[in-house]
Formats: sequence, structure tokens, C-alpha cells
Amino acid sequence: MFDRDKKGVSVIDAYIKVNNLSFFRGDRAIYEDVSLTIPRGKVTAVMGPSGTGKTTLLRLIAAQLAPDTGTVFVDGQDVHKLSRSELYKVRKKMGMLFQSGALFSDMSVAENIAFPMEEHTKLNAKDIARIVSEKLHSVGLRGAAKLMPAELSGGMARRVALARAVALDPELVMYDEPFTGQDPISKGVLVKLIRQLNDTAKITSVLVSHDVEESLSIADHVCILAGGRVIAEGSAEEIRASDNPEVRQFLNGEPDGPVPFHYPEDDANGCVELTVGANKNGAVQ
Ligand SMILES: Nc1ncnc2c1ncn2[C@@H]1O[C@H](COP(=O)(O)OP(=O)(O)OP(=O)(O)O)[C@@H](O)[C@H]1O
Repeated sequence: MFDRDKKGVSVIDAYIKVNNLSFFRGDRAIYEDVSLTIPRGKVTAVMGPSGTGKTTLLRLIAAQLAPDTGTVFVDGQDVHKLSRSELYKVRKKMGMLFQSGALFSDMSVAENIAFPMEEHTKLNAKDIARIVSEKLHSVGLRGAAKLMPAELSGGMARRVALARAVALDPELVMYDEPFTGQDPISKGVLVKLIRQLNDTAKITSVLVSHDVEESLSIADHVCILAGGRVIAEGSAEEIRASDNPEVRQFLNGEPDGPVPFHYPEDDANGCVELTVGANKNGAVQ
């Protein structure tokens, strides 16, 4: 699947390169010395147990968070060394569909998709209307242009958000849990759309998801994170065939195994102290 050099060794043309990244929340290491590659023009699925740091990784890539050590290169640029204006240019190449990425409820579907173009480009109204129509067509919703978000099903809303995420023709699109709360049919539609958008617009896609089957079905490259480390990286076939017990536990959804289920406990955050409901004498009711 990847290009090969003269000796037949596979070489990855990296769009994103994460090198020896460490990132802490307080004393807790979310990442320790992590390196990984996101290949250009492919769909990469980043998977791992809840709370592992997948969203954090996307935010580090978008330079919304800064690493404690290590570097993140996006299209050859160290994003944490850029000036504000340089970072602004790099971010314009990124489309993001975050978990919380709700539509603006007081704007129609068309206005939602037009919004990034009105904010970030000098395109005239006619061109914006044409692009909105194209983007809506690409997600199969041209007939929904005038609807308000409250009139959409959950699956339709996700597709409109997708159209908005690609409104500026990004080189990179990062999807954070795009399938959450979707029924199997909507999941199938989204899977197809993510693949189609990636291939027709030659986008680099990063997909963060818990949905193992959906992710493996479209991913060219898979990266599994657990316990602050990359526990496996490779093609979907390689991951499916892995005999690494941590990978097997994750793919099979087993609660017991080498990947811990419990959030690490410490005195600062782990002690349950409730004052709610305490009466004047301190008795909890
Ligand atoms: N703003 C914050 N302040 C402190 N800790 C945070 C903050 N945001 C996230 N964390 C912690 O960082 C860890 C990684 O969070 P993150 O959201 O990246 O995980 P995730 O793998 O995306 O989880 P999920 O799959 O459940 O969405 C979690 O343990 C979380 O408690």
C-alpha cells in the first residue's frame, strides 16, 4: 500500500511526524516518549481505551496544546515553533470535526457551511453559495440547505459538520469520535463519506474512534495507544493479525487484561469528599 524504495522497503511519506513526545497533566504522564507517523493522503485511525489521550494528541497536532518535550511536524513544519501568523496558515490547512463540534443552532445548514469561508476567505457571496452547494452535494444533503440544525437527525447533523470541516478544502482532516451516538446505518454512511472525501480531495485523514470495526474498515494505517505509549502501528490487516495481548484485549473489548480499566488513583484526585447534603452538624443525609 505504501510506496517502496529501490530495495522494496516500504517508505512512508509522512504528513505528520510526532517525535519523542511527552506530555503531562500535572504529575501524570499522558504521553511518554511517543513517536508516530501519519502518512500523507491516507486514512489513519488512532484508537485506544477511553482516557488514553487520543483527543489530546489531536490538540497537540493542532498546536492547541504544547508538548513538554518532543516535536510535532505537520507537512514539514514544527508546529510548536511557529509564529502566530505561521500557525494561522497551517491551521487553515486543517479541518477538524471535534466531538463537541456542534452546528450553530441559529444558522441554517447552508449558513453553517458558509461560515468558515466568510471568516477566512475573501470569496464573494456567489462563489461561497456555489461551494456550499458542492460540499452539501458531497455529503448527500443538497436538499437540506435551508433547514435549521434542530430539524436534522443526528446523522444528518454529523454530515453537515463534516461538510463544514472540509469547506476550506483542507489538506488534513481530523475526526474526533465521528461515530458517537450514530445508528449502524449512519455509521456506515459516515465511513463511506470519510473514505470518499479522503480519496477524491486527496486529503490526509486522522480518525480518532473507539469503533474498532468501522475504523479498521476504512483505515490504511492504524495506531493503537494505551498507557501513554504506542502499543501497535501498522495496516488494518497487520493490526487484526497482531498477537500482542494488549492489542487483542483492545480489539476484543475485554475488560481484563494488560490494559488497565481504572483511571490511576492518587490522593489529590482519588479521595471522595462530598460536602453536598451535609447538615449543620456535619451529618451527611
Ligand atoms: N483540561 C484537562 N485538564 C486536566 N486533565 C485533562 C484535561 N483534558 C483531558 N485530561 C485528561 O487527559 C487524559 C486524556 O484525555 P483525552 O480526552 O485526550 O482522552 P481520550 O483518549 O480522547 O478519551 P476518550 O476516548 O474517552 O474521549 C484523560 O485522563 C483526562 O482525564
